[in-house]
Amino acid sequence: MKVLIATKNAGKVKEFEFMFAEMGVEVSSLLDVEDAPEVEETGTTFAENARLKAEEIANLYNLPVISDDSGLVIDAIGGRPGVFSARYAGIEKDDDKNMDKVLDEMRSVPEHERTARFVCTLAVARPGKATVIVEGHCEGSIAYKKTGSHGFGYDPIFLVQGTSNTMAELTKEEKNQISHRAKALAKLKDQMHLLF
Ligand SMILES: O=c1[nH]c(=O)c2ncn([C@@H]3O[C@H](COP(=O)(O)OP(=O)(O)OP(=O)(O)O)[C@@H](O)[C@H]3O)c2[nH]1
Ligand SMILES: [Mg+2]
Repeated sequence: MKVLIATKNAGKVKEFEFMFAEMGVEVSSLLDVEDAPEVEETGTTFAENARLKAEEIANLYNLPVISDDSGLVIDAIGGRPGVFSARYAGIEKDDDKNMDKVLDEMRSVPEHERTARFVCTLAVARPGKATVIVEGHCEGSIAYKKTGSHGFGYDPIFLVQGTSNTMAELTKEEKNQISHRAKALAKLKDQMHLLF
């Protein structure tokens, strides 16, 4: 069994490969598809963007697909970067620049006001059928500096709630137990039949 993930983010692909492997499912992504389109993320919510990405790709290739729209929501700065997480410091989607921008904006925010969460919305789209949407969250707070080298995106500045580690200090096994992506995928486990 194989499923197409409508994403061009290599960090997401690795995590889906790992998590789907436990279910005996293989993963391919838009990184494997020549001339795959860049779906415009014009929505104002994770769910809207997940739906846009999944439905465009499902209709284009006439296949069931899963998309992932995700990001970091920081309370002290009004929920930013939110749906702009990938392109927060510019369209080049540079993880280091994105983290530097957040650290700079959060420089004078005291520890107890640094709460944040990762959000992951997954959409399952099938040609001619209703799209299914699920969401998972992972709570934490924003560190004062980058630590750790695993994962991707904002992981080095995201302190996992109840621990003194950033997400980037966790092994892939550990991250994929507790992450927003793992929690969202768990909600789809009973609905895998939609994909095959
Ligand atoms: O530290 C992180 N750990 C994570 O587990 C994580 N998940 C999402 N993010 C951030 O949120 C953006 C998603 O934006 P996004 O959903 O539009 O994806 P994207 O544009 O990178 O790829 P695509 O799936 O749209 O092709 C990503 O680029 C990251 O910056 C994460 N950061
Ligand atoms: Mg995107």
